[in-house]
Amino acid sequence: NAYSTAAYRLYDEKADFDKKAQGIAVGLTVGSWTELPEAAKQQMQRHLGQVVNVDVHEPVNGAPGERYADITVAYPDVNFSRDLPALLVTTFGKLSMDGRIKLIDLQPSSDFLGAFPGPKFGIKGVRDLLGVYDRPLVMSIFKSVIGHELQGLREQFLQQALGGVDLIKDDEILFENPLTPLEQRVKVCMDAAREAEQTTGQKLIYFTNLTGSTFKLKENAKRAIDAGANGLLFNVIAYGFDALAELAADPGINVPIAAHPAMAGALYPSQHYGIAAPLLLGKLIRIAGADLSLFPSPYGSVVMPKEENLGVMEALLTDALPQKPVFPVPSAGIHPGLVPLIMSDFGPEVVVNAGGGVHGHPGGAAAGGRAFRQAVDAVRHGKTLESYSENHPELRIAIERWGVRTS
Ligand SMILES: CCCC(=O)/C(O)=C/OP(=O)(O)O
Ligand SMILES: [Mg+2]
Repeated sequence: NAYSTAAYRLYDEKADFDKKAQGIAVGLTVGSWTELPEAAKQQMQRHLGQVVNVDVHEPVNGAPGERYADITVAYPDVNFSRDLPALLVTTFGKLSMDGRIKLIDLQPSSDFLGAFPGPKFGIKGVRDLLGVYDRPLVMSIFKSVIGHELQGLREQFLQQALGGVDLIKDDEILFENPLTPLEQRVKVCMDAAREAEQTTGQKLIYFTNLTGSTFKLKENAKRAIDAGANGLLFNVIAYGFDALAELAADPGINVPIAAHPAMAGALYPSQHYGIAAPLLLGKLIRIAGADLSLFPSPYGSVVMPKEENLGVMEALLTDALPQKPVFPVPSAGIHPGLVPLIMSDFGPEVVVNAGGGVHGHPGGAAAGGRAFRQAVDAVRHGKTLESYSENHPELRIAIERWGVRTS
């Protein structure tokens, strides 16, 4: 019988953690065990959860700090269907509401993982679409995207594209609206991408925000693609991992998907509750099938601790999962002066992503994009931003505006 395991961290001042663990293993599977008649036990054995490990941490000599236990429980795959809602509810449904407990990791069985094709493109596939292999990718974000007429949006797109970015994404708050409806927005932006390519010589992917009611997502995705969309942005936490998995598995949706973490802050930050970021924004996103995963960087405006950032990156890149590796996109408050830090922390398989850091450049969005590309080139050539900026004015102006951060 195949098993999928869940790792939890439970906080309690006096609980018997072995008993708690056994209670979880039985309670989230067969319900009760010791009082069952032997015949029933024979039949139910294959459905019984198993405690794999209980590692108790007592505060030392009464020092401040909390008493907790790391508990791993194995759940028989026979108890649930091959979909992410089933795995999540089985391992952390009612339990998520039962005191101070955080879901740290899930290790689905290979049988369960085999049900998920994962990202259609992944890092290599996205690079193949762009023909860019030797550096991090640069993505810009529309800023002030609400309330704009199509032509205004087209101009904002063009200026971003002229700056030499590889990817442009809608802001996650852009939903269907009368000013820039999906198909028209896609058409004008892809037209602007072709116009910019005449100047930059670069291919470009536009991640338009896929929205609408859940049961219309596939139809809307195909409408966008028929209109020329070559990428989709998706608010996975609001819609759910299963919606992402369905989109990624649909052969008719043959463009990369960028998963946005909007609302993830309701789940990952607490020490005592929720779902750990490496699982929420790393492993689950990859299994479900996004090609890029956005998450708050350790040094921007909306911050997630570096340890969690690196955990997300590890989950997105590790060979331990059968699904293709996914681009990490540390985001929020990113400016060119952070590029050395990003490349040092994340390596070359990363997307440098910015909205304000592009549009806020004193020279405008095109200059902002150029400043980011120059910052990436500086690092690639082993130069400091300061020295490289001596003959790269857009970068010089950017570091005068935002500075350079080295740690
Ligand atoms: C973590 C998501 C980042 C995001 O959606 C966004 O719009 C960032 O904008 P800037 O902080 O770069 O202006
Ligand atoms: Mg945004």
